[in-house]
Amino acid sequence: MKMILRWFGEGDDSVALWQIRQIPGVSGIAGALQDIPVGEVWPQERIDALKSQVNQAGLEMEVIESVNIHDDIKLGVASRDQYIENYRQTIRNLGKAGVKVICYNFMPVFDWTRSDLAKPLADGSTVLSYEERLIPKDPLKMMEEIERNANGFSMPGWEPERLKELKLLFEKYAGVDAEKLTANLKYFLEAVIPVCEEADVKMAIHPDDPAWPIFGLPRIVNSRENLMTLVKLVDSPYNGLTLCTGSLGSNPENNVPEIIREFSAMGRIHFAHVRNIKIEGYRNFHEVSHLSSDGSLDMFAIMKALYDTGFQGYIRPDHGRMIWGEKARPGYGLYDRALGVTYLNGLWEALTKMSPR
Ligand SMILES: O=C(O)[C@@H](O)[C@@H](O)[C@H](O)[C@H](O)CO
Ligand SMILES: [Fe+2]
Repeated sequence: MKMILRWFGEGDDSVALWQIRQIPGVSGIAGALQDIPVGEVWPQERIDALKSQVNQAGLEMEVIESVNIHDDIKLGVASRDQYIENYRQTIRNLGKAGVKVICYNFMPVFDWTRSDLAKPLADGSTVLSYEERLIPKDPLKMMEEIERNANGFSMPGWEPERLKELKLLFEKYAGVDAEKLTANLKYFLEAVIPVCEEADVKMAIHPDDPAWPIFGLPRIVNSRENLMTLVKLVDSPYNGLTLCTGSLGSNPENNVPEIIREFSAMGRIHFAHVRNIKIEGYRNFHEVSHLSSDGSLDMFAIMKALYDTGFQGYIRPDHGRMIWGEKARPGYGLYDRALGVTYLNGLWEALTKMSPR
């Protein structure tokens, strides 16, 4: 297991590399070039410059989160071929820089969705929350609220240039159901996985967050069943998962430790996002500290499922609370994620010493 932290890049993150370096047991970051428009090739020199900056801080950059997928690929329209070609080139370029895993998602239009980016908890911290009844009926309105509450940071997956055309995008998705979306994912994977095998870069799809369809858009990565369909679309170890406990766990019907055991034993989990959430009711949850007793997920059972199945991939804590007066991108402050790292590393050490391999 390698413990890492997500880092958005100089000027786009309130957290600095030297600070990440001081969290015990963190070997690297999940990096990104946030400014490159979705669909374009990531230039080799930009990737190399980022890598050397990270390496100079004493950290590794073996994971990228995310190389986002252009909606034309998800829609399955003719222009997808050029975007797929670009993606293949980005994979090659990342491979040359020693990147081992690319995290991505296949959610139409939106990445994650929340009704509140700063819900106050009893301890005075704030967290991201999702309450279905508070989600505006109009997606544009939700987008504006997310932008307004993001403390001036761009939120990952909510690229303004793409979301400008929201209405048009929704119209285009009218004819795309779950079946079509799955076929479009297969088409994409069939084109990129051979390149991944050559470049030794693993694809790791992130589940839908939350784990159900929103705004009538299809979603296909949110249960044990459709994860199984997905890994079989192209049966290669390079076609794998980012196992996000908070995303899958938002639906209490998903038994997260069991899902981990199954897919980790198959060698298909390359990256794990480990965080806790508190489920308050039907389609109503908020984020919490990583501690098991603060939320609805059993973090010991989750780490044990990874440990018992010989997990060799990367782990990062996921969103943290905003604590100690920190001002940062919602979910991505330093303090609570650092606490999360330390807690997860503590569980891992206990597992290692209880049953050495
Ligand atoms: O919720 C988050 O902040 C992340 O887990 C996602 O944005 C994740 O990076 C993407 O879905 C992966 O493409
Ligand atoms: Fe995640």
